[in-house]
Amino acid sequence: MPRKIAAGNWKMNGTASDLGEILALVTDHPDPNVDVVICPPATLVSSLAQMDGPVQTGGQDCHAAVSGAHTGDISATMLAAAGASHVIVGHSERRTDHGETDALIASKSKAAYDAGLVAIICIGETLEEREAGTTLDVLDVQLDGSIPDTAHAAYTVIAYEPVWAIGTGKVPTTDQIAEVHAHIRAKLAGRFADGAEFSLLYGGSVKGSNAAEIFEVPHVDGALVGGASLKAADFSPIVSALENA
Ligand SMILES: O=C[C@H](O)COP(=O)(O)O
Repeated sequence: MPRKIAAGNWKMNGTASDLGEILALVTDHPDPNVDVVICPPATLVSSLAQMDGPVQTGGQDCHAAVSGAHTGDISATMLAAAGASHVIVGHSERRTDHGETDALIASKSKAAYDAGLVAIICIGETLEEREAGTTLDVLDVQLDGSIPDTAHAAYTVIAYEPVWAIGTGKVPTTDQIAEVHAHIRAKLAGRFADGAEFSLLYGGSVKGSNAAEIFEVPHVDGALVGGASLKAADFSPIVSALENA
């Protein structure tokens, strides 16, 4: 069975004073069957990782190299040394803001594996691609290009995030999510011996009010949550919905 994962991506939000939010989550969610992962800004990775409790720590990006002359970047090795267990790679905001390609994302994923981190590999179509009817084709290209051949389920999570649903309040229908997740599952099962075990997350305007119905969709093993992960009062109902799914 794929692991259930509730991952929060704080993006470029939060300072040390916001880590108290995590303590509230720890108190509320001792369920060992759900992995709760918070990906704060790099400035908070070490502090979060040192906090006691079941919340795991993730980075939001890593460089493909272990070290070197790459001003402003951090490596997967550094994240692991700081106490992280996961790292997001290929988020659509990285693909857009930094021109990241599928090949680069595959390299970053390999770097994550080498450092002992779980890579949360993000894919998703734009609104134009959705409206043009090319969603599954676009996702196929991203899946083929972003996931290394060396991937296996214990160290790879796939997050499907329609770009048009991120931070917009717009959410695909459960039928649309079901179509995509079944497609991803079949594709992974066709490529990897343990393809049925990869955790598949949905991301894009997940809230406490819609989480339960999203988690009922087959092959949805959790969520990658942005805005609603910043406050325990917003994130906690999402984690609860996953615990009850
Ligand atoms: O990484 C998280 C996603 O981009 C979703 O963000 P959102 O929940 O604010 O729509």
